Amino acid sequence: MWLEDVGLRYHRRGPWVLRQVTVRVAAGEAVVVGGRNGAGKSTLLQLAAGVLRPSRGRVLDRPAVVGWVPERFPAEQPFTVDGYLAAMARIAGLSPAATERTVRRWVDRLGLGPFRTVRLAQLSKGTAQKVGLAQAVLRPPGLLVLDEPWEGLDAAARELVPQLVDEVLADGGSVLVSDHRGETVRLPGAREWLVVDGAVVERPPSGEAAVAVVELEVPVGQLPATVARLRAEGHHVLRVRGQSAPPEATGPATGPSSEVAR
Ligand SMILES: Nc1ncnc2c1ncn2[C@@H]1O[C@H](COP(=O)(O)OP(=O)(O)OP(=O)(O)O)[C@@H](O)[C@H]1O
Repeated sequence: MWLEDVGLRYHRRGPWVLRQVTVRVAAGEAVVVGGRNGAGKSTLLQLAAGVLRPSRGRVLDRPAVVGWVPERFPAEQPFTVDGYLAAMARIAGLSPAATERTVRRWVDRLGLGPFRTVRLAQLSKGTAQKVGLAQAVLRPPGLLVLDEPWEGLDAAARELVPQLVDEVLADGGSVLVSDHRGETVRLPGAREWLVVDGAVVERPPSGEAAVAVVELEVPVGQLPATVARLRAEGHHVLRVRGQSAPPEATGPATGPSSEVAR
């Protein structure tokens, strides 16, 4: 899935929260999104999940099934836990039999058994968060977006979050997780994005400071699109041969290479 030149402001004349963000997350990849309070992490996640529409730019190739877990589960709804999850399963397109089976499985897995007939508004924050997690995975998501998923969860449920992430990745899905408490360590192998001043920068993986230079041959007509894609994937395009000026080259030129990946 791609965000291409995405900008967002909440109001017509309001400040740009995100500007010209181009990022890509591939199938089977997890990304942890960091940044200070108010930097725009939730905004980025909501754009990826399709909860917000970009003010500018496009979101491309979003998987058909998106699981979205907001930072705070909206518990002010007149449903019991069972009733809510069953309704969400039906909305997600599950048959009545699959709905019953799936809801039971997630209720058991998340330890929600004692709360099945309790109304959402009467749940503690942590238990409501578990309901929020369950509704996002009733159908295996191609993209799972978790906004601060560890907030308010008990120890057992905190351990479950990385398991859910691994299961989505193993099924070929992608996962985006925001984290301002440094729980990233629970998701080894995840990429890290940092939201700073309306932009998204990728933190290089630790221990991978060494870079390699790769030369590519590209039909001239495909050059702008190829350069854009390489950059979106986090590569540094150092130099383009065979045309007068590199399209917005971002790094220092090194030797005779054309397209260069980090
Ligand atoms: N619905 C909204 N209307 C107007 N401004 C908003 C809205 N939601 C967020 N903002 C503003 O957008 C900016 C980014 O907010 P966002 O919630 O995306 O940041 P965040 O990095 O997730 O913060 P936190 O770590 O505190 O959750 C902030 O200045 C915030 O006040």
